[in-house]
Amino acid sequence: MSDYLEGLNPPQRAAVEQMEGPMIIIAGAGSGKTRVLTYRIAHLLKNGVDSFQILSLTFTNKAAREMKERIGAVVGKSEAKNLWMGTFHSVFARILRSEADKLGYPSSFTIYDSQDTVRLMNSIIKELGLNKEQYKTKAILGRISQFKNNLITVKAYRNNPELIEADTMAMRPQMGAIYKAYVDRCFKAGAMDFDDLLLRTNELLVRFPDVLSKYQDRFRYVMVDEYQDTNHSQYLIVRALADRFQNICVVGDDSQSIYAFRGANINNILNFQKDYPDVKTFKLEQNYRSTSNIVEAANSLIEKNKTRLDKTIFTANDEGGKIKIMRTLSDGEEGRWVANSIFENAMNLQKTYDDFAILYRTNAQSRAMEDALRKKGIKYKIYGGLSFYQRKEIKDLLAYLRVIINPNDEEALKRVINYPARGIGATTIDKLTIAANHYGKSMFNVLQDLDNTDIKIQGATKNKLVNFSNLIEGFQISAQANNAFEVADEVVKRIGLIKDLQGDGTPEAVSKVENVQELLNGVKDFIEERKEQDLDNSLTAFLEDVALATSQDSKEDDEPMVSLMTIHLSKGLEYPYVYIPGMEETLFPSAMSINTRSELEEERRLFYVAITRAETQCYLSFAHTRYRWGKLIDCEPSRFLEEIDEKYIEHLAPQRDKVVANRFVDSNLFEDDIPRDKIRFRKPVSRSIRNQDKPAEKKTPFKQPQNLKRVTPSLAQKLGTSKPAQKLAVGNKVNHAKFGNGEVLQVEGTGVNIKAEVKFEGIGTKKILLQFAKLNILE
Ligand SMILES: Nc1ncnc2c1ncn2[C@@H]1O[C@H](COP(=O)(O)OP(=O)(O)OP(=O)(O)O)[C@@H](O)[C@H]1O
Ligand SMILES: [Mg+2]
Repeated sequence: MSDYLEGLNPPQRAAVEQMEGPMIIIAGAGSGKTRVLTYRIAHLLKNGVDSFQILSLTFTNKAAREMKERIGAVVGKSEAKNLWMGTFHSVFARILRSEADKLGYPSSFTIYDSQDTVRLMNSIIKELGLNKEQYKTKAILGRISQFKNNLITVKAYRNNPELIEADTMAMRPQMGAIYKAYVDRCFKAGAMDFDDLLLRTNELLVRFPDVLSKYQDRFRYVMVDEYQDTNHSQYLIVRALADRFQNICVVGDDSQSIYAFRGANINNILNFQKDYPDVKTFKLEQNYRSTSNIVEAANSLIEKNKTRLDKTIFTANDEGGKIKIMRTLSDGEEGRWVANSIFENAMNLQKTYDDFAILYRTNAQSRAMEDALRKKGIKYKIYGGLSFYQRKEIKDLLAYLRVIINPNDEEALKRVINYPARGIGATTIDKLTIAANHYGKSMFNVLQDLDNTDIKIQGATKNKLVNFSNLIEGFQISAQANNAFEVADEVVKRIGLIKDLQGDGTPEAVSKVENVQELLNGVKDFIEERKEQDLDNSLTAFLEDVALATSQDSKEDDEPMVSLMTIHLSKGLEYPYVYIPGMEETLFPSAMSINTRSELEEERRLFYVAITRAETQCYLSFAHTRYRWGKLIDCEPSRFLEEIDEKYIEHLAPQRDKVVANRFVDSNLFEDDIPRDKIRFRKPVSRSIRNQDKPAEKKTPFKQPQNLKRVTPSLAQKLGTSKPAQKLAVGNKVNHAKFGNGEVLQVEGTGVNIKAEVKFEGIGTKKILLQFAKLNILE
């Protein structure tokens, strides 16, 4: 028996040892699906499979890196390095790079991100003279994405009267023309959007049987994690690639399918058995991640979904704390409660901030959380928000690099042609665009050949354009001789970027300059790392890495930080402490998802995903009022709160004390003055109407407030001081039950927030929140 298999239970092990043929693992959250994939790859390698012959598709690049690391620990780093492992997009971008010429693309094609596609679509709508209200950019792009994910090309669209009619009915009769213009422009710019990476891969495999054959031969073993969220296009690629050897292993959980809105098709998992009649099915039923309270609570929730595969999930882990529900007056107060709770847990339980995650339904909710965390001095990182690479100064610099590699990249060119300002105005750019369309050339080609182009541009402007095209050509020559870092560094210097950003020396300006420096550091790290691994370290490779960085791939920082992200992004991850704020009707479930059962069930699955990220403790919260769309609105608690079996729930804000708050009291008052558990609310929580899904008799009321009294500032202040802090002074020798003896180095804060910094013998310095820690003064 090889010892690397010892960390598996019998069904996991059986799945790992099943090396050949089609297989599927459908199992609940935290049951070790991803772990099985990881061990299975290690097992294949141990049994002589060539590492180049394994293709493994994951949900994030980060997951791929982690898996590689673990596999590397078993079979050796250099073997693990050869695995084809990553997201669908990154793996297929890599394949497309080497086959691009077959599709008429340059191998240095650009990958357009969502900002690029929005800009391009805006200009297409303008150029076609369409009404912006009628043709909303995002909606049009969403529609095109649907087409592409279902492999509906422009030609197929034009031959499909039903689709045309649907768009005409939706007041978008020009959809076909827009789609064609969009595809043509991307192609001319040598650019692919995210959906193209899949669509073009499909095209490649269908149109070029020899290419298909080559990759079928290469990928003898194909594995897919989170299979429940694959779309049609991904499904077809996987099926085509695995067709020769049929060694395909997919894992997933139908209860965690949460990307239907982006074209994910749960039928891919449900129909797997039909596609591969001799499929072996494995079940994993033990959850290793969470306490039994969390597992049971999540089970009781997901049972409310009618469409789901029958699965059992249990855990041998401790019962743990119940799921805690907190109600607050406002979203601001909710943020402060979350921040305080994280702070207290971290202090009391000696946890670091990376043990905590805040998962929300919408990105907009992060603001209140961020404000509160910042005020408490808690470090945090946001996944998927405006990531480093999306900041303007970074995008501008990256746009230069993109133009150097692919001068046809129109969106990048438009970004930099007049940045830093060089007197090339919007009218000139419009003229260039029109000329490019007219001559069927790229804008850069027009620029290079102004003399032979019939556009009216003044002499002075013309000089500026010539200078600009010379500048870019100069960089291109430099890129042939120098490495990516040298080129990037030269660009920053030549265009005077630092000077332009430095401006008035405000903190924002300083941070922009630092960001540019950081990008240069990033390029340097990149080339060195690649050099070490003997991998492609060209500027093209660097740009691809950046374009495909998934939202969870933000740079790891050494300092522990609280993680903030949408629930959608949290799939597959786990954290000891999870906070899910905003448990309110129309927010979660979202207002857009309560009209049909299937939409509501997807929201419920999303909630299931959120709860099952928690290992030790899960907190839910809702506010009675919240700023949304710039307005203060009244909120009702989410129906989902009532769907979790009451057995597994504890309502915070217990009614021990006679202190009562009323929703009109300034919520700021509560921040430090009243311990949160002493506040009760005047407004009884309404729990009627809603929930068609739920049998009436099972309704469990939220506890009704009693003895309501209006709180006044003076009463609040009294309360704030009603819990006297320990009288500690610097230099005191103290004893702590867990850390032993130590000396007080510093005392800070007021009221319930008094903290002491204590140097414990043999342990080191710890910050202790006196409200909770028992410190006995020795002398
Ligand atoms: N046999 C086992 N022994 C010990 N720990 C295990 C075992 N199986 C899984 N785990 C641990 O349980 C946790 C959950 O495993 P994993 O992430 O693989 O589950 P999953 O099924 O992929 O979950 P999700 O559905 O959320 O993606 C991980 O921390 C993993 O290391
Ligand atoms: Mg997983």
